[in-house]
Amino acid sequence: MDNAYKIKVQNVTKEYDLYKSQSEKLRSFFSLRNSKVPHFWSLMGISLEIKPGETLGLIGVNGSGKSTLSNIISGIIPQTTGVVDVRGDTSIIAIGAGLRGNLTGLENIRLKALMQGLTNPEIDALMDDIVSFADIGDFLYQPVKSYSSGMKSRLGFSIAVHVNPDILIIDEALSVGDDTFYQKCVDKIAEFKDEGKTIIFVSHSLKQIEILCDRVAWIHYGTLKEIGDTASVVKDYRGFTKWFKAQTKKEKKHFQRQMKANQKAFDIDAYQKEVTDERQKTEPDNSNVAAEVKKDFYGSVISEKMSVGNRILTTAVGILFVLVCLVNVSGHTVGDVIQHPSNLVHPETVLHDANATNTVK
Ligand SMILES: Nc1ncnc2c1ncn2[C@@H]1O[C@H](COP(=O)(O)OP(=O)(O)OP(=O)(O)O)[C@@H](O)[C@H]1O
Repeated sequence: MDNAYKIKVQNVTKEYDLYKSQSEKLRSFFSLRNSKVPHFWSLMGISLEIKPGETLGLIGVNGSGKSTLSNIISGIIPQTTGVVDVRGDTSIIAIGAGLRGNLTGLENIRLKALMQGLTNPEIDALMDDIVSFADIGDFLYQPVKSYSSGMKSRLGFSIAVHVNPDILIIDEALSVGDDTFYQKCVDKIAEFKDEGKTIIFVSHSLKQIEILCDRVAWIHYGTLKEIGDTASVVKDYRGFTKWFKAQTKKEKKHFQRQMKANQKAFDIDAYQKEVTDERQKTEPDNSNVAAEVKKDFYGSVISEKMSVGNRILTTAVGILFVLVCLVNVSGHTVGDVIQHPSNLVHPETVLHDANATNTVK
């Protein structure tokens, strides 16, 4: 891997806990034992680089991990392990991504542009262009929750291309627009390419991929199956889909179940060992390989999960907070409550005090 990349993704994984309900999630938080909640690995170790000015297509069957990867690159969700190095500002266009349903189209434009670092005068100067590109008429003044998916896509696309990002991530946003809007978007993407911007283009339309992409990555049930020039990867992917379609219904089900089972059984420690062993082969004199790989895996990751120690501390602080509130409400002093804890749960004492105060008044 050379150094002149715009985006580097190395050994990236993404794990989800498959809780059946919110209460199960809560129970698992307070449990000190390892929970038995099944895990699902949406990404099982993806490494790739995207060069400046390149348009990379992401293809793969439903649920293969394309959106997970593009959301990690755009910083919407964190990876579980691995390095994600993005050199520039990203702007993601997915159907409705980042749009607030309760705000109007106009308010969403301002909010998203402010979040992208634009000032109010800069937004004012851009507003007419954004509005005219989106072309959604009076819906501009309606809450976004009343929009069709095509309208959301129009608004999202228009904002994203006008805030002038270095890196544009387009996730299926062209699939819901009509032909006129589609052509406008394609022209805009071509303009971006001419300006040397980097683009990630996620689509099920192989035709769109062939028109727009310099290279393509095929994501296959959480793994990077192939990456390379558009023609050859698209050809191989078409071969796979043709093979899949030729299977019987039962065979298709079996294949999909097998793939999902692999994603549930994925062992992150075994993967880390595999990466360490591979690297040790190329750097036999480096005695630090294991530590370096560990740092690459977990060094730049903010864990979504709390350690047992942190959970105990959080719970203790929570209990203390509730106790302090109760003491406050009960009207007793801390000393009283320590000597007679039952005072906390005897509201009549409080009532009595309150009545006494009333009488004095
Ligand atoms: N929050 C979540 N909790 C549990 N599993 C999730 C979550 N988000 C995604 N997944 C799972 O991760 C896998 C990858 O999903 P992702 O949306 O990245 O796929 P995709 O390739 O973009 O699919 P599509 O082509 O249908 O848009 C799927 O099996 C999905 O069910």
